[in-house]
Amino acid sequence: MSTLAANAPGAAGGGLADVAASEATLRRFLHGLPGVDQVGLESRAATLGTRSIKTTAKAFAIDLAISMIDLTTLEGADTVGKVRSLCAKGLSPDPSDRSTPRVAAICVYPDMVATAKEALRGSGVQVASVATAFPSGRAGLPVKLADTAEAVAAGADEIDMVIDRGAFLSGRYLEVFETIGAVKAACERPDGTSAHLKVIFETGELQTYDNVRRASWLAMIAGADFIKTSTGKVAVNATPPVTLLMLEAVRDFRAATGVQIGVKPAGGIRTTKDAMKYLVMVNETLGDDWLSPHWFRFGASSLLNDLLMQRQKLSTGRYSGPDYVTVD
Ligand SMILES: O=C[C@H](O)COP(=O)(O)O
Repeated sequence: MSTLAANAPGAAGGGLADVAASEATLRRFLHGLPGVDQVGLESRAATLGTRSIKTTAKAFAIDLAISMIDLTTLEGADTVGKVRSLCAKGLSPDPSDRSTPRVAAICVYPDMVATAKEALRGSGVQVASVATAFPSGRAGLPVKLADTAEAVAAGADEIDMVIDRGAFLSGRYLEVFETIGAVKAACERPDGTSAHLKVIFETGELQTYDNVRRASWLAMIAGADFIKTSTGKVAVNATPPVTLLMLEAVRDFRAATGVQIGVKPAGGIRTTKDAMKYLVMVNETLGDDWLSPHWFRFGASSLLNDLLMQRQKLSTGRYSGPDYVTVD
């Protein structure tokens, strides 16, 4: 067991409830996590990024990456028509090749959930909705809960909530913990099922790797089903080192508690080459257990197009013309 796992809640007599018993116990636990070795982390991420993938494995990896995409539109100018056409693309990414997998989910604002749900009905493609005053997370709890409830009532399968970085960076960990717990409760449906909860850290605003590690453990203890890097709305979004750190956190959390949590890097992932680097990191850090859309997602608006172009290049030996993929 790693040092992290040994320190973790659930290990050696610790308990989840004990860790969050008070601001002081939560702070003691989060600040007791081992400091991140920045040089080591960045060097591991860089090394994994240089691994090459052979052609047959690449074809498999491209299809896997497509199936892991949360195809996203989160613009103020989103319209019903745009969301419907994004759903059509997610359902049939390459109409000329029916062997192309579907994406995992379509990710939209709460007011677009009903439109996406209708367009995807019966397909198995999930509807994910950002919530809790995305992307800033700056609103009172009642507003965040109402935002979540609206999305769940409209049929969202997954909720992507943002943490309040101001509260986190000020050390108000218990407030962040309790907000995640309350949003998790708001994900419950009247029939007893629950929308899956992804917790977005906005790692580009968390300032240090130690904070990313703390946020990861905080969210996992609070009940996140997934931990997600970024909103895609700030200057620095998903990066390989931050994602590797989060992959290591879910690995250690499972070792300590037996609970498996998913990971979603999001924002700025646009090329097949980038996606392959992330899949190598998942494979080398976590292995097969996480190599599925159930446990790993890419939050991305334009990655799909590049994957489709590379997929066609692999099967035909040439790139398609400019009309082959739609430009979002
Ligand atoms: O969660 C997904 C992001 O908002 C999409 O970011 P992107 O447009 O950089 O791919």
